Amino acid sequence: MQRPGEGPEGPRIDAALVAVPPEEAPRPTEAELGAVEHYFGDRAELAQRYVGHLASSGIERGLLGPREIPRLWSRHVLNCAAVADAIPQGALVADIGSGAGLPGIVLALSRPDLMMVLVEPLERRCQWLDEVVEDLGLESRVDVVRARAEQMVGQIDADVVTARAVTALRTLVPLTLPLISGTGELVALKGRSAELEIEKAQKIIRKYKGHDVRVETLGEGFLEEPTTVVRIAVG
Ligand SMILES: C[S@@+](CC[C@H](N)C(=O)[O-])C[C@H]1O[C@@H](n2cnc3c(N)ncnc32)[C@H](O)[C@@H]1O
Repeated sequence: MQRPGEGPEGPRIDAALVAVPPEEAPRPTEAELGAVEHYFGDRAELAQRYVGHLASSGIERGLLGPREIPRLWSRHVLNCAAVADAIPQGALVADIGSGAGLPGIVLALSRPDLMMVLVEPLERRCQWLDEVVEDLGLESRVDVVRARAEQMVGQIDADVVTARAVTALRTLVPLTLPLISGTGELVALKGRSAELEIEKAQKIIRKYKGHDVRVETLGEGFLEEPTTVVRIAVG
C-alpha cells in the first residue's frame, strides 16, 4: 500500500514535503515526557524549538535525513540529553563533530551551567549551528568553531570532550584527548560496539595517557533505550 508522502517506489525525499514548520515538529510521546522534564525542566519549550529547527531547516539543509523526523526526540535529543549526567558542574565542554548540535546544543539546553564549544569543519553545518544558537538565545555560552578537532590542539583546554558518531574510538582518541591539557574526560557516545572499540584502541589510549576507561549506560529509568558512552579520563 502506498502511504501518504510516498511515491510508487517508496518514500519521496522532497524538500516541500519534509519542511516541517517548527510548530508542527514532533512532540515527545507520553512515555518520553518524564525524561524531557528531567533533562530540560523549564527549558523544555526551548528543546521543542530546537526539534522544530531539526525537523525543518535541519532536514532541508541536509544535516539529518528526513526519515529521522519521527525519532528526533528518542534517537537524537533524549539519547544526547542523557550525557548531561556524566558532566561536572560548570564544565567547559568541547563537542567534536557536532553536526546538527548533537550532543552539543542538547547539552547546552539541558545544562545552563555549561560552556560549550561546538567544533565542526563543514561550513554549512556551522552556519546552521550559528543560526540555531542565536535563535535559542545560547550565544553567551555556546561558541561554534569551524575547524577539525586536530586544528584545535592548544586552542582549547576542555574539561570534557564529547563526540557522537564521528569515528571509531581508536581514531577518536588522538583527536580528542589532546584537547584536555589538565584533568578531564572524553565522553564518547557509542553503541553496542563500545567494548570492542575499547579493545582495538588500547594501545592508542595508553599513548595519549588515557586511564579509567569504562563503558557506562546513562539515562536508565528515564529512557526506553539508555545511552551507552565510553568514558576515558586524562590527567
Ligand atoms: C556522522 S556526523 C555526526 C554529527 C553529530 N555528532 C550527530 O551525532 O548527529 C560526523 C560529524 O563529524 C564531523 N567531523 C568529521 N571529522 C572531524 C574532525 N576531524 N574534527 C571535527 N569534526 C569532524 C563531520 O563534519 C560531521 O559533521
